[in-house]
Amino acid sequence: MKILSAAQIRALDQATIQAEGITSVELMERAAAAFTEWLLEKLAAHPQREVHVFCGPGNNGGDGLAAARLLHLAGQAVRVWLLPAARHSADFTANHQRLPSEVPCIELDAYQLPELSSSAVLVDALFGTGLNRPLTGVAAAVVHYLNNSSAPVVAVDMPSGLLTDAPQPKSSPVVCAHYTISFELPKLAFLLPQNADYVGQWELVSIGLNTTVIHKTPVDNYYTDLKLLTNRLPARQRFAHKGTYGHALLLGGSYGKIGAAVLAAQACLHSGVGLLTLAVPAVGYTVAQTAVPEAMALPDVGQDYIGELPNLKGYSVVAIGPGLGQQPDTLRVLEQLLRTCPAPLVLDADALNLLGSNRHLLALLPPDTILTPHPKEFERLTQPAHDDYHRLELLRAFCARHRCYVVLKGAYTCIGTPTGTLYFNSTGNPGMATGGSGDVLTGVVAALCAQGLAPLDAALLAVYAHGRAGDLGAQQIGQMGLTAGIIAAHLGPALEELTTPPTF
Ligand SMILES: NC(=O)C1=CN([C@@H]2O[C@H](COP(=O)(O)OP(=O)(O)OC[C@H]3O[C@@H](n4cnc5c(N)ncnc54)[C@H](O)[C@@H]3O)[C@@H](O)[C@H]2O)[C@@H](O)CC1
Ligand SMILES: Nc1ncnc2c1ncn2[C@@H]1O[C@H](COP(=O)(O)OP(=O)(O)O)[C@@H](O)[C@H]1O
Ligand SMILES: [K+]
Repeated sequence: MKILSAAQIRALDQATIQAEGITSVELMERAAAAFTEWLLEKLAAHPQREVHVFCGPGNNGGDGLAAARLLHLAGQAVRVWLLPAARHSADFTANHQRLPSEVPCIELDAYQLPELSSSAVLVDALFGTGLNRPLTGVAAAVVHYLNNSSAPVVAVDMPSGLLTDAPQPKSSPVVCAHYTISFELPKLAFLLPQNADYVGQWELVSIGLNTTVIHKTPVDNYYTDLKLLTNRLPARQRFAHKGTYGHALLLGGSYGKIGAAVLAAQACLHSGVGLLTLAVPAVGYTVAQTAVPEAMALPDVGQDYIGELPNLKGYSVVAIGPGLGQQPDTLRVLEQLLRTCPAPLVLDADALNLLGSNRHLLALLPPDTILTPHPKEFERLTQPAHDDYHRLELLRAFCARHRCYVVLKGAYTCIGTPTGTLYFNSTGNPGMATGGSGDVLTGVVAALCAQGLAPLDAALLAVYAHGRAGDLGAQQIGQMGLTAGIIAAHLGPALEELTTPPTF
């Protein structure tokens, strides 16, 4: 799915109106109907709750007014509160006039805001994508009032006060919604941790915006859904043999952290690799042979950490990092690897930390290398970010400069590419915030590279499948019970869902 800017959304609304020969009020009616349907479904179990719709002066307020009418027609008790304003949008006015007289509609007074019971449901239709400056005055007072209420808040399209695709000044008032019901496409603001308290749980409802225009709109940001991943992962071939699916070399582990290498190895094997060699320090040799008998184990000369680069001939991908440690000898191995690696390269964990503390080595990164940092590791490679938007700028700049792919991990993991396009992942859950789940991801990326996938496809598919495996695991044992090993065990079904079926 494409992620459009506020200006692009406006243009898309207009283009839809033109292409379909409808009026903007008719498009607003679609938006209000989709929102109302969602809300009525939620209210089905609590029909006696009164809905209070807080409307601003623009089209977001117009959506609120139209939704209030539709809720009333559906038999729902509803009240409208209007933000005082000098001017209103034409579609606001049209829907204001259409509001049945039985629906109470009262202008808000900043000094006398209504007292609401906690059984009420509050709809925030103050401002949407048209917001262009921080809220002040009565609007700010209403935001504080909504945020201090004990009743649930449902935002129409955007929580009011939140910008669609840029940071707002710190301490500017923003509604903290429990739910945000947004139209058609996800907004960049929804995907960033700093906005979590404002957006709450977000859902998309379709209002039939023009697909041809969406298709033609050039964007920098995508939200990775199943559709975007179609036809990227070929099915296994009937006459395949283990040589068909590549040979991965995985370097990792140090005293006390052999488990990280083992988890990456298990994930790699669960992701379709043909052959896997696991290079570990001598202390990990027996562990590796026992825990992952499917992999060939290569003991290093170093007892507790890796100190020598193995012969790299014959491998289809090299991945290094999980549990690696940061010993000087290991740093030399990494430098030699960067200088000589003939195969695609995947860097994670301590391999990234070593790069971060030896930045001159970044110049040696082979083009198309895949790096998988979490935000702290990324910061060590670049600089601290002022906020999540700045971090995305740093990500774009880093990928362009080093011609590499960076998988910036978290909820909505963001994959940066050398061309500047960012891909935000849609799978995964907070149960995955547990030690070792990143190591599992490294194994999946390595396996897909070994099978010959281009770096972008390998990163996109691996991140999606890893999150999906986490979701499947959590379905079985809950988010609290999730472990990295369980994520690895669910990779098979997750990848199966992504596999292109043979053409008929
Ligand atoms: N035809 C359309 O364009 C559609 C628009 N829709 C709704 O319309 C919304 C966008 O509507 P608008 O563009 O009218 O904008 P908003 O309703 O978000 O804001 C209204 C106006 O308030 C003013 N404003 C901006 N920031 C302000 C601030 N801090 N304090 C006071 N006033 C401020 C601006 O002039 C803005 O145009 C969407 O979020 C969505 O809810 C939907 O009905 C779908 C169709
Ligand atoms: N709240 C979350 N929602 C979705 N995915 C998450 C969440 N928290 C963590 N993850 C995923 O789990 C993995 C954690 O990786 P990382 O921080 O490197 O852990 P570790 O170093 O313990 O292996 C990443 O792939 C990340 O995207
Ligand atoms: K809103």
